[in-house]
Amino acid sequence: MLKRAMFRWGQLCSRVFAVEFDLRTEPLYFTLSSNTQVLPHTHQQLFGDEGKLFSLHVHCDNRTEKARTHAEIKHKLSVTLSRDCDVFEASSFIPDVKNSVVKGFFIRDKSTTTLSEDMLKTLQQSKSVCVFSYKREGQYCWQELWSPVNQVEESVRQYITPAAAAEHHPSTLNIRNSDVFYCMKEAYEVLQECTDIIPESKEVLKLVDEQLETSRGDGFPVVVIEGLDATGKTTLTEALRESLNATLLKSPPQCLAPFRQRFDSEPPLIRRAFYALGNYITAAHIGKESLRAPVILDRYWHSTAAYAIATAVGGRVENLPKPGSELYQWPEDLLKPNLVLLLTVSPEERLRRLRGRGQDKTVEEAELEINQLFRLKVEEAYKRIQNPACIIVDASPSPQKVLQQVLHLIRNKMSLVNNQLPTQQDKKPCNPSIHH
Ligand SMILES: Nc1ncnc2c1ncn2[C@@H]1O[C@H](COP(=O)(O)OP(=O)(O)O)[C@@H](O)[C@H]1O
Ligand SMILES: Nc1ccn([C@@H]2O[C@H](COP(=O)(O)OP(=O)(O)O)[C@@H](O)[C@H]2O)c(=O)n1
Repeated sequence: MLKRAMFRWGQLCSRVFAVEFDLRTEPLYFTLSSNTQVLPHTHQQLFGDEGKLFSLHVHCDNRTEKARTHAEIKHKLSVTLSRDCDVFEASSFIPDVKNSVVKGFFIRDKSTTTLSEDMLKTLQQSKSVCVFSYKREGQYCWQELWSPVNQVEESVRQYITPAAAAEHHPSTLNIRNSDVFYCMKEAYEVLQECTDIIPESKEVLKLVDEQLETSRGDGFPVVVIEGLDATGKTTLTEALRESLNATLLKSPPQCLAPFRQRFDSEPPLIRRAFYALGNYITAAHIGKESLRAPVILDRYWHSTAAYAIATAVGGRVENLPKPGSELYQWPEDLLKPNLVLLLTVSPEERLRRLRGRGQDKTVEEAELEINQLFRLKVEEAYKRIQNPACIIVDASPSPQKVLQQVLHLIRNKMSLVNNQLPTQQDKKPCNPSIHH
C-alpha cells in the first residue's frame, strides 16, 4: 500500500526535495540516488545533527481533503511535538513543472521522547500520508520509507544527493487555482467540492448565483485603494467618498461578513476561493453602482492575489514569482477598475498607526507585525500585479495631504480616459440593498 502510494507521485528519482531549513536563505534541495554521495557542509547542517530525522508528505487526489489534511498535520505538529523537535516546511516537486508539488514537513527530533514516532505512526495509517526516515552512515545519508516496526515491504535505500536550486521556487508551482484563481469557475468549483464539510459554502455560492452577469459600459470611474493594514485605506476611502460624492464598496462585500471567520480558519485553497468569489460579488455591485456615481473600493483583486501569493511563497522576497509572470495577471472575467492606488508607509509609521488604533488584528496581520519578510512579499506582489498595475502613493503625510494627492491622481487619470467626475447633483438615486 505504502509503496503504491509513493509511486502515484510519479517517479521518485525524478523528484527534487526542498526543505525550508532557514527562511532567510535558499531551501536545501536534494534528489535521491542509489549511489552514495558525500554531503556538502550546507546539507550536513540538516542531516548531520544528532537526532531522528523524518519527512512526511501529503498526497491524495482530492484537493480539498489534501489541503485540510496538510493543515491538520501542521497544527498537530505545532501543538504536540516537544521543544527539542524542529519542524521545517518541505516539499517534493518536478523542477519547473506546474502542479507537481507534494507538500509536507521535515522533522528533526533531538528529544529522548517517542512523541514524534507516536504521531507519525498515527498519521501513517492515513492512506494520504507517506513518511520517510533518514539515516546517517559516515558522510552519507539515505532515505527510506518509514515504518514503526521496520517492516516496510520492498523498502529501498535511496542516498541523499544535493541538487541545484530550481529556477522557480517550488512554492510558486502550485499557485494557480490553489492560492490564486484566474476565473470565477475555478473558485466556484472549490466551494462546490466543500459543501459537505463546510455547509456555509452553499450559502456563499447562492449569494454568487444571485449576482447577475455584469458588464460595465461607460459609467463613472472606479478607483481601488489598496495597501497593508493600517496604511490609511479606511481614512482615505471615507474622505474620497465625501469629496467625490462617490459610492464606497469593499471586497469582501458586507454580505459575506457572516462567513468570513469560518473561511479564515480553512486552509489556503478554500480560504482563497472564498475571497476570490467575494471579488465577483463586489464586481456585480460595482457594475450597478458605477452607473450612477463614481465608485471607491476598499481592497479588491490586488489584495486577494498579493496576500495569497505572499502566504504561499516560502522564505525570501526573491522566491516570489518573477516580475511579468502570468501569476500576476488580472483575471479575464473580473470587472477591471479604472485606477488602483497602493498606499505605502514606512514599517515604523505603520506600526505606530497599528498601535494607535489598538484594535484586534487578524492572525495574518499580527503575523505581518512580527514577520517583516511576509510584509515585504505582500508589498512586492502588489507592485508586480499587471493589467491594471497599481500606482504607488506615499501615505505618510497628513490625511488631508494624502487626500489631495489622490484627488489629483484621480482627476489626471479621468481626464485621460475622458471620464467625468460628477458634481453633487449628478448622483442618481441608489438601490439601498447594495450599498456597503
Ligand atoms: N495620513 C495619515 N496620517 C496619520 N495617521 C493616519 C493617516 N491615515 C490614517 N491614519 C491613522 O492610522 C490608523 C489606521 O488607518 P486606517 O484608515 O484605519 O487604515 P486601514 O483601513 O488601511 O487599515 C488610524 O488610527 C488612522 O486614524
Ligand atoms: N479583496 C480581499 C480583501 C481581503 N483579503 C484577505 O483579507 C485580509 C485583510 O483583510 P482585513 O479586513 O484584515 O483588512 P483591513 O481592511 O482591516 O486592512 C488579507 O489578509 C487577505 O488575505 C482578500 O484576500 N481579498
